[in-house]
Amino acid sequence: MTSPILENHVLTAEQQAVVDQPWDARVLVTAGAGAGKTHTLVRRLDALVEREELETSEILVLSFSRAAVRELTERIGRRSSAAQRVRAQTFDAWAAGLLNRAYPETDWSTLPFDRRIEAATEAIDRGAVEVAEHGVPAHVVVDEVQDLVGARREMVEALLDRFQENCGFTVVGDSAQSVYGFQVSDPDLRAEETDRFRDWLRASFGEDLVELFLGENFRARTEDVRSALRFGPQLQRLPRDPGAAVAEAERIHGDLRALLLTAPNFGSLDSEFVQAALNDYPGTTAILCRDNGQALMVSGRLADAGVPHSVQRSAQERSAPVWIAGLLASTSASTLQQDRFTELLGDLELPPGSSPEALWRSVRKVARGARGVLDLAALHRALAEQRLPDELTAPPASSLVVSTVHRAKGLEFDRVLIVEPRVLKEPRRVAKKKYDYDPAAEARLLYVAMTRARDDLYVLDTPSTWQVRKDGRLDRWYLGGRSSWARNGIEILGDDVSHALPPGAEDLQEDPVGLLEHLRTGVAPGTRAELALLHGIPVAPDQSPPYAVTVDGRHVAVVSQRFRTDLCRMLRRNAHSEVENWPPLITGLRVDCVESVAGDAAAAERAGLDNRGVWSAPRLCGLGRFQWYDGQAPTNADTEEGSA
Ligand SMILES: Nc1ncnc2c1ncn2[C@@H]1O[C@H](COP(=O)(O)OP(=O)(O)OP(=O)(O)O)[C@@H](O)[C@H]1O
Repeated sequence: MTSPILENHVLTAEQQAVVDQPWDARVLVTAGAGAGKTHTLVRRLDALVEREELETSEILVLSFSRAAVRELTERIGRRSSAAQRVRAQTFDAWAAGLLNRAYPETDWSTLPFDRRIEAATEAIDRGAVEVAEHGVPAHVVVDEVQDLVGARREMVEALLDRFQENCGFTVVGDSAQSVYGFQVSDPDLRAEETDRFRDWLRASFGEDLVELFLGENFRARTEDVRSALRFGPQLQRLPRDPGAAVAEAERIHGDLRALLLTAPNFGSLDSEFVQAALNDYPGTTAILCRDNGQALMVSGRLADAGVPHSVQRSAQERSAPVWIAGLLASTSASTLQQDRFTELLGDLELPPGSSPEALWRSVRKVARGARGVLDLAALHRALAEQRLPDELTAPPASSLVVSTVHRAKGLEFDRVLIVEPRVLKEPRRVAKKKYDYDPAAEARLLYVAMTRARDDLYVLDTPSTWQVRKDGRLDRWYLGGRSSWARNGIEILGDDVSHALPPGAEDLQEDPVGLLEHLRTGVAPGTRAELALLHGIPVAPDQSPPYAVTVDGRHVAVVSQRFRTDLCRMLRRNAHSEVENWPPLITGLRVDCVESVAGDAAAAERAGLDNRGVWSAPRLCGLGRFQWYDGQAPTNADTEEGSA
């Protein structure tokens, strides 16, 4: 993806007006898709760090997207040392950092994300920012405020409220793009959240709030992709009355859908011609799906056809780059000077486009030793506690991305293929005052999807997904069958590979040192992976027996306890029944990336690794298929589908 952030455009007068606001102004910027909101924010930051008044204070940037944070940090890092006072983090990372600094004796990593955000809000109210942070921020910047709802909204409100005397802010958003359904599950609460943060700003800051608008669109380079833009103002002005809003949203959704269906059809992913068209395109392409079930099917088809691609991760999924484990394992020193750090990196493979200088700045954020050194024990802790800076854990850019529309928010691509959207039927009342879907959210979702393209928009045939269903209890997709109890496969999640046990643990036969070397140098993203049952004896009544992760026929890791528990729950017909047969093999998986892991140092030593308890492990993705041996009678596989 080309970065909207690293470019240096001539700003429009509207954009310049945002950049030029005083540092202590309270600024709300509203604009449609592709109007350059994020770009203008970055330019505002450039201007803010130059202000003499802010010489010693910090500018805090909060965002949903780790990719945005990484690019911001990269851009800012190239500038003067003054730019180092800008702290760009996702909401979740900032909340976790505040809690860890303010209350280091508590293990915050075990709390669910939302609970951590709530705890951070309470901590702000109790004065934790003043005590634990590097002083009160002089300016707070927030991107995509239309999605700031629920616990995250309350946290930002608490922050702006507490420091309203001495802190300016710049917040940008577009209510036509608010697609935050995943953050608030109750549809009624969701409707109440729309525009709530904006209303709070207006009520709290009154005439002090500077409201600015950006009118142009810079993303869409062709008439075809511009045509969806006119629906932005209509979505921004949905009636407040719920009944009227439903009717208007249904009309907009119908019109957007009709417009999309006038776009050329890209064809079916099964066609060799279509596969070649995806492989050979020189620019960036996104395939946008309605949900993760669809994304899993599309990604599986592409993998079968050998089309390289990546699946867009959720903002919360973090993966430590493999060079961190390499660095920690390459020295027994407890601290490093920058020269030595750079020298050690010379032997390691670094992410494309990164420089040792930028990596040094990033790791020092979490492992700053005295007198300018890097504290390796602190780096180890940050790796173990998943506290590495966002810019280090963002996945690398890929030229073909499969994503849900939710996860494509804020991104842009030369070409966008949208899986044909469904027809909205009359919203169905499923419980008192509750509907099975929200027409306004559906319309906004389609608008977001259709405004991601720079040059071309296509419709993609809907892949057959009747077998792919979601297990709500486990929050996992699975491969079903004709009968409701059939289970023929399971979605693999980012943390399904054990981080507790190193390669060579369990009864894996291979030399762990050789395995690690193979993982670091010989396993590329997209490589096929399988799970092989190690033995048939469950370790605990609520867990499956262990599975080895095999890549290129070698056992490179074992699955996590969470995977074994979920597999057991998925294969049990009911809470009291036992699983008689475990699938001997689970195929159809791929390596998303190889990542750094900090696990149990004693387990590493037992496995023959002398590396401070850090190693590399594959991160897997895909929808696994259960493979049964001939003659084996699975208790809950739909044999027709399951034996495929
Ligand atoms: N003044 C400008 N001149 C030319 N191109 C610009 C200008 N401002 C922004 N752009 C480009 O327009 C595109 C969209 O910018 P950006 O991603 O910041 O928009 P956005 O408003 O945040 O979009 P969205 O809300 O749809 O995610 C980017 O490619 C960016 O580089």
